[in-house]
Order: sequence, then C-alpha cells, then structure tokens
Amino acid sequence: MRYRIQADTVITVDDAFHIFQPGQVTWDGHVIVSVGPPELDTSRVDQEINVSGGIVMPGFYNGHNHAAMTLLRGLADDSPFFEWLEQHIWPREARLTSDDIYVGTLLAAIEMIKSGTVAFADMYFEMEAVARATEESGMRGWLSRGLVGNDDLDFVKLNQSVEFVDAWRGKAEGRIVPMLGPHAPYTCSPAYLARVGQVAKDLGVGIHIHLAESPTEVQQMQQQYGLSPIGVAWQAGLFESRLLIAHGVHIQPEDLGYLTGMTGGIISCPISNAKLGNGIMPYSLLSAQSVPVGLGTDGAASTNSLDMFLEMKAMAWMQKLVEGRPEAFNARTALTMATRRTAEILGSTGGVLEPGRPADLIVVDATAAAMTPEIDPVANVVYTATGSNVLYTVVNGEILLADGLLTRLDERAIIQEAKQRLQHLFA
Ligand SMILES: CSC[C@H]1O[C@@H](n2cnc3c(O)ncnc32)[C@H](O)[C@@H]1O
Ligand SMILES: [Zn+2]
Repeated sequence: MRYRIQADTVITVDDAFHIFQPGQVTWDGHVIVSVGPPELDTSRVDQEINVSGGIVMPGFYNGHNHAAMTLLRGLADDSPFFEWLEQHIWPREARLTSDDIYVGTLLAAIEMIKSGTVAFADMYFEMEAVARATEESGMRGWLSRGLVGNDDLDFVKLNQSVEFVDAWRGKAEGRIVPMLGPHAPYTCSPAYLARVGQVAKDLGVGIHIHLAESPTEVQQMQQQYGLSPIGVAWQAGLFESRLLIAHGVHIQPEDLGYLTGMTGGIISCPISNAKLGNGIMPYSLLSAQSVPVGLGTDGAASTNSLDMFLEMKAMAWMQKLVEGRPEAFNARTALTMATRRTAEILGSTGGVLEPGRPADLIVVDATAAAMTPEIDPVANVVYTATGSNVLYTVVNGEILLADGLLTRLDERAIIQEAKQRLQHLFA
C-alpha cells in the first residue's frame, strides 16, 4: 500500500534538519519514498491523509524501558533508589506471571503509541510474553531478558536468552530485535558479565545494561573491583558488541577513553534519574567526545509516564540548569536525541524522515491554543507539546493511531484486564 500524509509542517531531522511548510511524506510498504513540499510528489497513492495544522515528524525511539512495569506505576514513589528497587519493586516483580507481563506490556504499548513512540528497547522477565505483546502492538522492540548472575555461573537464564534470540531474531516483519540484558554490574559478577559478553559476540547481538546510575554503584564497584562501573563492563568485553548503556550518570574521567568511538551509546533517562535522586547525565562532557547519547523513559514505576515529550523537556531543562547556561542545550538536540540518535544507537536507520528510511512517523496536532503561535515548530514540539497532542502514529508503514484512535489494540479491554491483574499483585 502507498500512503501520503500532507500537513502544515514536516520536520525531517535529516542532516540539514529540513523543515517543509507545508510538506508531505509519502511511503510505500515499509519505506519512505518522498519527503518535501506537496508539489514534489503527486504520484497516485492508495490513501491520502490531510492534517490541517499538523506537524509530521519522526516517531520517538525510547532507548530504555521495562514496559510491563506499567503495572507497578505509583509503587513506593519518593523512596530512596535502592530501597525502592530492593524492598518494593523486586518483591512485587517476584509475583508477576507471564500473563501479567504480557498485559503490562500491552498497556505500555497503548501509552507509547498514543504519545508518539514507535520503538522501544526493553529489559525484563518473560520476554516471550513481551515479544508477543510487541508483535501484536505493531511497534518495534529491541528486547532483552534481564540477567542476574554470579560466579556460580548459573547459566539457565543465559541459555533461555539464547533460545529467545534464536526464536525472535527478525520476527514480526523485522520489528523485533533480540539483545542480551545483563542487569547491572552490582547484580552480575565480572565473570558472568564476561560470559554474557562472549555469548553476545558469538550470536552477533547487542547488549543492554544499566551502568553508572547512582553514586552508590560507583562506590561499590570501586570497593569491590577498583574500577568504575563502565570500567567493569569494558574489562568484561561488553564494548566488543553493540552496547546500550542505560543512564551513564556518573561518568568517571577514565571512562571517556572506553566510551569514545564505541558502537552503541548511552541512553539518558532524565526523569527517572531526577525522581530517584540519582543525578544528571553530563551531556556536554560526553558530546565533546562525540559519545552518542540517546533518550529513554526507564520503567513507568520510576518515571510514572512513558511520554517521550516529557523526557525531551526534562533533558533540556536539566542540562540548561546544571550548566547555568540556556545555550548549553537546545530544542533541536533534544528532538534529535529522542528520534534519530537513539535509533542509531540501536543500530537502526529510523528516526529520520528521508527517502529509503523506515516509514516510522507521527503527526502532532499544532492547532491548540498552547501551540500558538508557531514561531519555531521545533521549540513547540520540544518545550510545549505532550503525548496528548499526537494524532497519528505510523510504524513500519502501518498506521497504529489514526486521528487519536488505536487501530490494532483494544484500549478499554487492556486497561480493564490490567486493573484486574493488579488484585493478585497487591493482595
Ligand atoms: C532483570 S529485568 C530488569 C530489572 O531492572 C529493574 N529496574 C527498573 N528500573 C531500574 C533502574 O532504574 N535501575 C536498575 N534496575 C532497574 C526492574 O525492576 C527489573 O527488575
Ligand atoms: Zn532501567
């Protein structure tokens, strides 16, 4: 099928950051075939959508999530990080069934699609259920089973991860990309991390890990191994595969040598880092070394929302604040991080509106009073809009949200089912 969306504005996030006013995007099957002013492409299409007052832009790539944690949203808010994780979250997670995780992931998919996210990287348990939910939702998912292990080298979960990779690689029209997910250097021993690193290399898959998130983690790694968290990952060989580093808040001077030129990058989760009191990722330091930095939400239990518009705002505000200079960070950088940069870190060509790229795009309603006037559409998207302004979400050429309505998922039924499942979790 060939489609075209015409709107008042198209923000491409291409190399030149072209903005067309008015503009159109045409796609055929899974791929974009033209982007530009309306007169550029008048070819016949199967469906033409005109969104007066709309802004067409790339959909968001959420680089770090635990999607099914939607079921734990609001649990022990405002607790210290390790107390929150160890005393509240982990005991509840021990009760989650595969069906809970399936429904929790669908709940997350509704929230993500409705707020303009087309792809997410997830680390959790019961990944078969997460993969099924992702396939059904129509979204893209970089999925990894969370691994916790020590020197006893209990490889059951690692073997399950290998089976998961074999079962899901390239599935769902290529929308699912399996990875390995060692949780963190304080829950995995160096020997275990090294084993995971070797398996990732053998399989040719990427690695998703929490690193350098809190001051406690840095102290613990220093005491136990005389290394920074990123140094531990380096020594274990994790940088020899595509590496997705969630957080990267507490970067030590020696880390820059490991990070420069890496394949993959750091996924900053500014709201989670702020809410759990963990700190602010040093963007200027990292970008000065050309370390790729993308954006993610983390799970809904720490961030309370999967809305990437909010992450862009938080990112911009915190960087301006910590630097004491408003010019230290701008709206275009925020938008690039949330789309193209995160896609690149994941190894995808998405996140840009350009011929030959994946047809992953969204339309934002810019007709509201709060979006008026439109002196700078990028500033309006980053500093003003929220997920509730999203009208259309297209993934891999398929329209998943049309004029605010989900086309694949039954929103009411999934919300109802999620609420019922909470009863056994919180009994
Ligand atoms: C083993 S599956 C993933 C695991 O990660 C936990 N988690 C959620 N948020 C965070 C965070 O900010 N830092 C570290 N770990 C986190 C989640 O609850 C799962 O147990
Ligand atoms: Zn996380």
